[in-house]
Amino acid sequence: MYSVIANNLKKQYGKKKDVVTALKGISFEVEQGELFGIIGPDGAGKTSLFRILTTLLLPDGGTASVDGLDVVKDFKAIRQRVGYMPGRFSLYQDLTIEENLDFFATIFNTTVKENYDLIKDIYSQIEPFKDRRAGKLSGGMKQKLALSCALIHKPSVLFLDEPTTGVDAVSRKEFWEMLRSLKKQGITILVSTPYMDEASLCDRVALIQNGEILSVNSPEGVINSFRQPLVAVKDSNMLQLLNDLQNFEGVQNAYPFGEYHHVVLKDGYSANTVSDFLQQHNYHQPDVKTIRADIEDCFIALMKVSGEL
Ligand SMILES: Nc1ncnc2c1ncn2[C@@H]1O[C@H](COP(=O)(O)OP(=O)(O)OP(=O)(O)O)[C@@H](O)[C@H]1O
Repeated sequence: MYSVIANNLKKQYGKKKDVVTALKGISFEVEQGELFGIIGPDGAGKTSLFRILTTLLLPDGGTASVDGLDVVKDFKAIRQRVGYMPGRFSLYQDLTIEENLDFFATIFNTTVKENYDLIKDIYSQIEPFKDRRAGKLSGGMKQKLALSCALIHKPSVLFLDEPTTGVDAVSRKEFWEMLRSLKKQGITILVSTPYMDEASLCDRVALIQNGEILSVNSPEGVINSFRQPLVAVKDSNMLQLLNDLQNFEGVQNAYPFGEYHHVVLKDGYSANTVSDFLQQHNYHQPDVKTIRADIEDCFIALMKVSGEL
């Protein structure tokens, strides 16, 4: 059975001339127990989608269900079953860690003691500071508290809206480890992120752009669908190199990627043809190598096809 089904969901804000279309007909399904990523840049529609699925916002069109319940008709029942960690910090800054957790337990008619097992691994890391006010916590600690609060009523589906935005690299890594261990407990998790590299940590991902889904696939499936030749190129003047590469007829797309430029080639072109082109343009020993696409290359290619890059 699917935990979450979105069927042609639409959402607009504003009226007439000022209308913004946030969701243009989004459809996907999430399996029970799946860790499902919604990957997309700012403004893609991730928050609108999560707010509809958690019954905080009404769709203008389409239907959606969570745990078999309709997001419009059965909103009360859904609220008991979902955990939601919004993008912006949602806790009470003047309450302590312990008070925040107690508060969220109370509004769901439960106690921290009753569901302690579920949050133990996460909460125990901040419990030594339980008398500290939420407003005085580091980003990583706030994130752990927010996740504990979203879990305290034992939800069957957890929605996490950009939980790792603005969080340091170590805390990001720890957070994903926490999600993998929650998944083992059978919770379905939908997590949105603007970081393309986090896609590889999900079971499946949906790439969302401008209110539309460009692809739903496993991380391996996304990578395997990349078919064009791809090379990495480096030289001393990277800016000039990028300009020159973009003028080469064999190049479909070229973009900076770490200390290299990644260059997607048209069929029939290769690292050798790129080297020849560069040597004709006075590059003496350009570093050009054939590489395998990673998930970021795949997403950049999908966005280019949809006309966004
Ligand atoms: N209340 C609102 N009124 C008007 N426009 C809105 C409103 N909420 C969102 N939008 C617009 O709808 C589009 C989708 O926004 P949404 O917040 O759903 O995207 P997002 O992917 O979560 O991005 P972000 O991370 O920037 O919040 C954006 O163009 C945004 O400006």
